Amino acid sequence: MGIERGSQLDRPRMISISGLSLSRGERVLFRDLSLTLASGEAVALTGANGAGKTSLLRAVAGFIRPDAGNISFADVEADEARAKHIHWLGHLDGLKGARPARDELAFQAEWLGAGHDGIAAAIDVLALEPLLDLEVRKLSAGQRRRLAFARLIAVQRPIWLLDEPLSPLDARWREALGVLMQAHLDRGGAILAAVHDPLPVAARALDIGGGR
Ligand SMILES: Nc1ncnc2c1ncn2[C@@H]1O[C@H](COP(=O)(O)OP(=O)(O)OP(=O)(O)O)[C@@H](O)[C@H]1O
Repeated sequence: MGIERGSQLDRPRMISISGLSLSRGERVLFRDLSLTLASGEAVALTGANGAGKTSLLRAVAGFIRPDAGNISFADVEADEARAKHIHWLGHLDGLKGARPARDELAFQAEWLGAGHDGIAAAIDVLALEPLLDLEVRKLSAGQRRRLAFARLIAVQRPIWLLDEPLSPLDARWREALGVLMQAHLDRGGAILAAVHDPLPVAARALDIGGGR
């Protein structure tokens, strides 16, 4: 398995977070968090349930506003980075259950700007062909995660924000996604992932304290 698409990813390839404080409701999740994510690098956010890993990813994606601190992206304003340079893959994958997988993949990937070749590459490397005529709601959790992941392959974006990306996958597909993640890093991409299990690529760990 591999992707031989060869094109260079666009900048920016780095996130800089400084002095970040984040609350949810009445609760302060963390204060004064700093992190730099460089091109070619993966960072694994670890910590207990409720520590704030997903919340940090959501703040980087621009879905929630921090109490204090700064999140910046190399060479480009945050709004543009979030619109054009980030792939977000969360617990809620945004896939519509009633649509055939083929239509849903085409809809999502084309909305992100994928062409036919990108979609075909994603179908190939994620072995989606046998699943494409099934409605999304009929896919198993692992099959559905592969379908959700397909847009990251169909459209190249430099920053991947992943929330427990491997949790429903079996050993074979964890390994396969490790290959795809490594290819992304080798092209100069970056990965920031919330995890309970180790990522299948070399990654720097950042423990988010707290949790309950
Ligand atoms: N919309 C919300 N309103 C209020 N509190 C929230 C909201 N979303 C999350 N929280 C709270 O923020 C805290 C951190 O949640 P978050 O999902 O970031 O944790 P996590 O580290 O990703 O946990 P897990 O390992 O269980 O996925 C939790 O206590 C959670 O209840």
